[in-house]
Amino acid sequence: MADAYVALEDGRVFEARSRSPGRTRGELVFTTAYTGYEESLTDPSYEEQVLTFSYPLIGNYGVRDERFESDRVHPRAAVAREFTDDVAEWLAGEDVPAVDHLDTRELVTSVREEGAMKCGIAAGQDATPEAAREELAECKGMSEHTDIGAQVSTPEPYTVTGGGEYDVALVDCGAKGSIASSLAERGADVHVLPYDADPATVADLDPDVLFVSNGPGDPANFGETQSLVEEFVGELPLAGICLGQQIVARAFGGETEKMAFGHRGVNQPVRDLESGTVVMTTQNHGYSVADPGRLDVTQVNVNDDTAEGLASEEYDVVTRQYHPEANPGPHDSLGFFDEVLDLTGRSRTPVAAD
Ligand SMILES: NC(=O)CC[C@H](N)C(=O)O
Repeated sequence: MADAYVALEDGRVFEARSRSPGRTRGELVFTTAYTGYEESLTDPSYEEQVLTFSYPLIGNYGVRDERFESDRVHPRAAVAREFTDDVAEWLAGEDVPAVDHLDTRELVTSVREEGAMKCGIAAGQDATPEAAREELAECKGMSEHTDIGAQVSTPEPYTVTGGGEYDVALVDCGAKGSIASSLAERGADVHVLPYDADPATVADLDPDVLFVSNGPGDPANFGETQSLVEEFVGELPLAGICLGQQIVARAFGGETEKMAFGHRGVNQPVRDLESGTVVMTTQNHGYSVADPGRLDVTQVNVNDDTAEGLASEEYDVVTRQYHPEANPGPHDSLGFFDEVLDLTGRSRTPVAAD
């Protein structure tokens, strides 16, 4: 008998099995990634979303905290055809509801046809369809989470040391841990700053690069970060990943827009417009850059032509919409971090290949 319910914005209620009890709500999205559940579940970009895995069995190589991208689980809830006990116990310990034994193929098809939608979840002994519908009724759209930066950013600055060859100021809008470690591996000291850091703090650090991280929600709700970037246009080399690309584009007069259901997975093909090379990339975004402003589009998604890379030689900018840090996913685009440090114009100690 069902002891969990998922109520969708289109009126349907799916019956499911509770693997971690609780009531919650969020924007229902799906990832097609077949590995990387620990990295995805700890990626702050999923804050306020309910993450559905389209791959049917999630948890088959256990749960190890060395693979976590932050110190907690960020999606409001997790949905799969089947979770292993390891994953269910981890999510229960984190008080994050999880449900399985439902038709995730049907759920994912609905999101593909109707777009990302609000959902409400009730799981556990006393769960009812009504409770799931009540949660749904309280669910806000992503763009209504106007303070989402404060939910995920570091409250205090800290430094990840990497040898001091470079100083990178990383604005934490919900940064995955492996962005700082990818830069530190290449010799940079990474000064992680809150999303609303003062321009004076950045000026005092006198970094070689100002780098804007990934993060959750609508880039239009990161006005403080955008203003910070605007202060340093033409003054410092600028870089960004995912939400970071979107914020940097907006700072250069560009526009972002919500996508129907977004890109989430580890095999999104991206073409570099100069070389013609196609690489497989890890992605997790529901917004895209519709107009790059004064930046140039350098890479596009092969499936839908959306902007995957932006740059400016005049202003020393390089950004990616996907996740070159590759946790999870293919390592094809790790060279992005070399490109970022090359913006400083200084020669570097090369990083040995894996
Ligand atoms: N991974 C990210 O940084 C996501 C960016 C933004 N929140 C989006 O959904 O498009």
